[in-house]
Amino acid sequence: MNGDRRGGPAPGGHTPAIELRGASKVFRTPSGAAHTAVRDLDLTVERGEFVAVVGPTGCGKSTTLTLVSGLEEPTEGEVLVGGEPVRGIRPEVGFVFQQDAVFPWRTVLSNVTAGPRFRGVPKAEARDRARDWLGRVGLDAFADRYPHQLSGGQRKRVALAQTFVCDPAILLMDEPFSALDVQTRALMSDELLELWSASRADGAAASVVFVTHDLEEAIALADKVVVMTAGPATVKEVFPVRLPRPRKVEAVRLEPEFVEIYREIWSSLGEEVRITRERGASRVA
Ligand SMILES: Nc1ncnc2c1ncn2[C@@H]1O[C@H](COP(=O)(O)OP(=O)(O)OP(=O)(O)O)[C@@H](O)[C@H]1O
Repeated sequence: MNGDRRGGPAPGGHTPAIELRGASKVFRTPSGAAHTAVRDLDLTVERGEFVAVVGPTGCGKSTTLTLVSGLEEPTEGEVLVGGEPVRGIRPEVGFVFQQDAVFPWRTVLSNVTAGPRFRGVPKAEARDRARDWLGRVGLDAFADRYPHQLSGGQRKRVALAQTFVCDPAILLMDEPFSALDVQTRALMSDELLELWSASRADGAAASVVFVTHDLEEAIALADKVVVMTAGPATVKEVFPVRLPRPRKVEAVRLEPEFVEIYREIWSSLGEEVRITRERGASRVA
């Protein structure tokens, strides 16, 4: 645990994009009891790194993201973004969730323009940037449509354009593709990797934390896969994924190295899934 260090660079001198040091989060339940969702969690995300987080259902993955986002404060420990303690929501952090955060009464273009406008970008420039990102996600022809006139995959592309147009240094993704069918999901994963690899205005890649239940998706996308324990969440093991980039998710799944790493991570994750299931069964019994 690193609870005695306060802010500042990590050992080795450089400043990671995100750091959680001994972070814990205790919620008060409606009955007044204390519920520990995250316990003594240490996690580092380097600049431009793509980190996938997997763990059994309800273990505390989303809570970990809310700590990084500034939506919640840790009960103990530290959460640092760019070496600074997180205090509230920051403009350089972007989110993509399972539910799309689109305004149903606005056109696609207007939805993508909204973020830069809220951040004070002049109207014409905001529209230019929005059009550029709509082009990059393949939706030029859909700029004047309303969200209900789009498919699930197209709405997800709008969500990606909405997020990337704000030039996020940090991207937090909570099961963003889980509501999509399998084929669309694979396509979106490929598109995400392409967009992410040069997502910043200066051509760099954003630092990503991607929460998923799907271990194959995690391995196909990430530079490292973090396995969480059964709740309360803490980091059980971190597995580097050294598959070469650029990757195409459907092709990379067939690589012998992929199968090997899948087996290795599943032997760690599967045990936590089993513990969670057994707890659930004993509660029902
Ligand atoms: N605001 C809150 N108040 C009380 N308990 C909460 C709150 N938010 C989350 N929890 C509890 O904390 C635990 C962790 O929840 P969290 O949503 O982080 O898990 P998760 O791993 O993302 O779950 P899933 O995989 O099912 O999406 C759960 O038991 C949940 O009920």
